[in-house]
Amino acid sequence: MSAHFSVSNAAEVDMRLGTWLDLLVTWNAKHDLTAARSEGELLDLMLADAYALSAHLPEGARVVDIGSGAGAPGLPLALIRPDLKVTLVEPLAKRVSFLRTVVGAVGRIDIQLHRGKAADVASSPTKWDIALSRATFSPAEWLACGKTLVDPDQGSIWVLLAREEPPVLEGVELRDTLTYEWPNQGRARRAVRYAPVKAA
Ligand SMILES: C[S@@+](CC[C@H](N)C(=O)[O-])C[C@H]1O[C@@H](n2cnc3c(N)ncnc32)[C@H](O)[C@@H]1O
Repeated sequence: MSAHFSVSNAAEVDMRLGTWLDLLVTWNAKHDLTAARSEGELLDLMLADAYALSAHLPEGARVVDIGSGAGAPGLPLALIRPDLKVTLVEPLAKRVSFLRTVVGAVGRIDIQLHRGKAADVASSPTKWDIALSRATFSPAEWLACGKTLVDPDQGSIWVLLAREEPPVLEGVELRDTLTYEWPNQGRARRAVRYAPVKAA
C-alpha cells in the first residue's frame, strides 16, 4: 500500500500532542487513564504505535479506533495526520469526557467520538477504510471484529502485536507487516495489515 499525505506543521503537531499528554497526566491523577510509570513509558505507550502507522495510511482515510481509552492509537494518529477522518469508540463515560476535553483543547472537533462498544458500531451501516484497536481484544478477536467494520472493497484492519503470532482468519489476507520498537523501552512491536479477500 502506498501512502500519500501532506506533511503537516511539525511544531503544531508537537504542541497538540503535548496538550493531550499534559491533560492525560492531570486527569490520570483522578481517573485511571494509563498505567504508565515513567515519562518514557508514557511516551512509548501513547505515541510509538501511532507514529509507526502514520506513514502507512492513505490520504484522507476514514479511520476507526475501537476501545480508545485515553486515546492511543487513534487520537495521536489524528493529530499527526490531520487529513485522516478519525472516529474514536469508547464505552466508558469518563474516558469519553476526557477525549472530548482533549478534542476541544486541541481544536480538532472533526475527530468523532462515539460512546459505545465495538458491537454498536459494527451493527451500523457505516464502514471505514481503516480499523484499529489496541489492548482491547485478543488479536484473533480483533481481526474478526475489524473485518465487520471495514469497507470490503478497500478497507484494512491493522492488528498491533507484541510477541504474539499474527492471527489467521478466513476471508481476510495478510498484506503488510511493519516492525519497529517502542524507543524508550526497546520493546519489539509489529503492526500487521489485513484486507478482506475479494470474492472471485
Ligand atoms: C486496556 S484499554 C486500552 C486503551 C487504548 N486503546 C490503549 O491501548 O491505551 C481498553 C479500552 O477498551 C474499552 N473497551 C472494552 N471493551 C470494549 C468493547 N467491546 N468495545 C469498545 N471498547 C471497549 C475499555 O473501556 C478501555 O477503555
